Amino acid sequence: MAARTPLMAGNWKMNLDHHEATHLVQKLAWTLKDAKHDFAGVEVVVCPPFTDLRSVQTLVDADKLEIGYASQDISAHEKGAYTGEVSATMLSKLGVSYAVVGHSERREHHAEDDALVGAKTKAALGAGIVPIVCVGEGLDVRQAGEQVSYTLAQVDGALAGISAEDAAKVVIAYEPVWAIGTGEVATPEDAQEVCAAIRARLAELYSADVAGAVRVLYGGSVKSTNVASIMAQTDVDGALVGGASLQAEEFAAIVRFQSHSVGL
Ligand SMILES: O=C(CO)COP(=O)(O)O
Repeated sequence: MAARTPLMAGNWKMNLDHHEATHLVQKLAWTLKDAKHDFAGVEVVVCPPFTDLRSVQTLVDADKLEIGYASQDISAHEKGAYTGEVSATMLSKLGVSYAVVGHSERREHHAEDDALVGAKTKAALGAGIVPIVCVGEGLDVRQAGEQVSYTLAQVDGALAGISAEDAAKVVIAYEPVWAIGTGEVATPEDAQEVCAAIRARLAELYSADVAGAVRVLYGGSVKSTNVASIMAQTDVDGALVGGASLQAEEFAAIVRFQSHSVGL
């Protein structure tokens, strides 16, 4: 089975206007260009706010940058009277290749449940956009030792009714809520435990081939100083990075994780 391509995605959240976005993408491209051999085979994606996507697209197209871009959300609806929503077709027309779906901040502040996350996952796949489905437990669940069953229930919800062919395209990001923006990173063993359980669930729900194809990312306080030890885990195929993705040099250092020695 072909090795999974590592994916490093920077989730900017609600930061950076389109001028700042342009600046960051240019700086990131410039920084990465200098060190291309250091991240050969790593896929780099940024997830700007909706208002920045067109500017990022223009830059990427004009300079043929090897940086993909994702939306941070996607509508579950195709089109019509859904004020404020942005459809999968609109995003696909903009060259968006990934969409973050079911981020814990949307689950918490916008009451997104598993059914809605599943509908958004389907909408993305229907338009040829790869959903990055976010799952992960809060502190109370972790303290109760129920992180695996809790997270797997979210995986089941997001993938309900999705064919094996489509499931093989999905990216799943394990983001324990207690590690997001707190500086408290999961240990590599914690990340591996849940990422391995997610892969095992994919094998149960679908097949070993689907489980082997899906990339499972870790997210939560990833930095250049901790990325190598997390990436060294068998079932971690990349990172979904928040705060550290807002600094071009720091994000570029994360992308070049293979050049850091493990255990920093
Ligand atoms: O939520 C995250 C990425 O989606 C993680 O955020 P931080 O890297 O800032 O902890």
